Amino acid sequence: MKKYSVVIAGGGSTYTPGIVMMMLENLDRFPIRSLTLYDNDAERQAILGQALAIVLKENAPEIKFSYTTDPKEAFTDVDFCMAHIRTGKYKMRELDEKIPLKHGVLGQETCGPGGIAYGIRSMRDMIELIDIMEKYSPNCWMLNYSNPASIVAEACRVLRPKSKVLNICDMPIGTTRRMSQIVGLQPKQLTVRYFGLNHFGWWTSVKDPDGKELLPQIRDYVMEHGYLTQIEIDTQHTDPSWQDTHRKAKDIIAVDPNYLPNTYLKYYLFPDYVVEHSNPEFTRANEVMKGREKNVFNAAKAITAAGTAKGQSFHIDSHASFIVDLARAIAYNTGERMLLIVENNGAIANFRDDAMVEVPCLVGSDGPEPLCQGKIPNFQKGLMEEQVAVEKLVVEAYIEKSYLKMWQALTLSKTVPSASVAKAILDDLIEANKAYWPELH
Ligand SMILES: NC(=O)c1ccc[n+]([C@@H]2O[C@H](COP(=O)([O-])OP(=O)(O)OC[C@H]3O[C@@H](n4cnc5c(N)ncnc54)[C@H](O)[C@@H]3O)[C@@H](O)[C@H]2O)c1
Ligand SMILES: O=P(O)(O)OC[C@H]1O[C@H](O[C@H]2[C@H](O)[C@@H](O)[C@@H](O)O[C@@H]2CO)[C@H](O)[C@@H](O)[C@@H]1O
Ligand SMILES: [Mn+2]
Repeated sequence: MKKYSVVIAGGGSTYTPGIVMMMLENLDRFPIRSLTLYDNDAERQAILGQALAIVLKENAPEIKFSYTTDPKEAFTDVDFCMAHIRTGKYKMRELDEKIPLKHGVLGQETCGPGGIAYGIRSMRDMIELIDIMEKYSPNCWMLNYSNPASIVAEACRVLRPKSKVLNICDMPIGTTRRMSQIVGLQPKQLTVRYFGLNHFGWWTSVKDPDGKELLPQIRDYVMEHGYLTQIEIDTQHTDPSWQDTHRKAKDIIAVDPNYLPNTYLKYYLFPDYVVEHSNPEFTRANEVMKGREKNVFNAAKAITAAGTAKGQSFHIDSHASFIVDLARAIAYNTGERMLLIVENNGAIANFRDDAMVEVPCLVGSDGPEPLCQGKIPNFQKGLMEEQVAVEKLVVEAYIEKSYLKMWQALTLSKTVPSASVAKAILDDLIEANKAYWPELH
């Protein structure tokens, strides 16, 4: 069996240890010969790199492991790049969340003004990363889950249409897992139909292995409990803000009980509720810095100090096994059915062809083959048309360095009440993002 060479871009990410542990668990399904971490923050990455070097030495000494900030070293002779970078790190996420709140508008990592601000930052670095990858390993595939995935995907479509980049989000995977618990099955036993944009979609069918439609049963549950389930799936989702998000799905589904909604619709359908329930002094970025980031980096420091990972290893992010599934689909032409963010081209029959949509695809060694989801109703279509225009305006604004298009994007966002509020937020975002955004004129 061929062994693969993998680089993780954003090596200092809080997700890196969980993903490395998950890959070690799956070496029989996806054998690895070389694993490299790549980041542009040497100090942050080294903390995880030193600990993971110990983990690798103790568990898979045959894998060549290293970490670096040198693009050539990281990307030479690589088959897969798993990308999860965060341009500006949590410091900028905090501003993305707090600046809109100052203006009475919700502050969120990927939705509304925060997502737009993050989009402009991510786009620049993601395109640079793709170019580096293609320079040193032209046959490499990038499996990207850096956010905001919808804007990054649109930027790839426009700026690097031929590049081997697959954009994927784990939210539908996490929610399908909750659905599987609701009906007492394993996630992989469910076959779903789904349409939408990233962080903006709906399940139209969830079937068991015999083809029985489970949507009505899941709907009844969600209308009462949201997606809150009894079994704790992952540590960060025990945080109060995530619990609230899963609970709030019961109000989202009430607006259209025909389909099962993505939890992110909360930000578009109930922005007033989100603002009322936000603390402008302590947002999700603060919760993550105090929680996941602290825990992961403390665990790394403890392993390095002890010189062994025995008895105190990192948690395996078993949920992240979709990354191995995706790499395997490409490597072994498995034809696995997975939700990916792809150019529409008729997959949603009555939606614009050039939109980057999230739909089920069959994935093989040539990449994704989107499955047709048919026509969608007016309510969803109207919401999606507005949001996709926002995402396209952001990419155009970045390319053209256009203040006007950024203002239009913010004005069009369903989360922003008026053009004057949009302008006030934009002016604050420009000031905060000076080091990352192109100068707009
Ligand atoms: N698609 C999904 O469903 C999904 C799920 C979880 C997380 N994410 C995304 O994964 C990313 C990482 O999240 P996190 O919370 O662990 O953030 P994090 O800040 O802990 O990690 C991001 C890392 O990227 C590094 N980085 C920034 N710019 C870089 C560049 N140009 N080149 C190389 N490295 C760079 C940072 O230094 C940092 O170490 C974010 O984009 C997040 O939104 C996506
Ligand atoms: O607020 P954060 O940083 O905890 O999470 C933001 C991300 O949330 C989603 O990913 C979830 C995923 O749905 C869940 O199953 C589990 O793996 O945790 C992830 C992170 O909490 C979302 O899909 C991402 O795009 C967000 O970045
Ligand atoms: Mn996501």
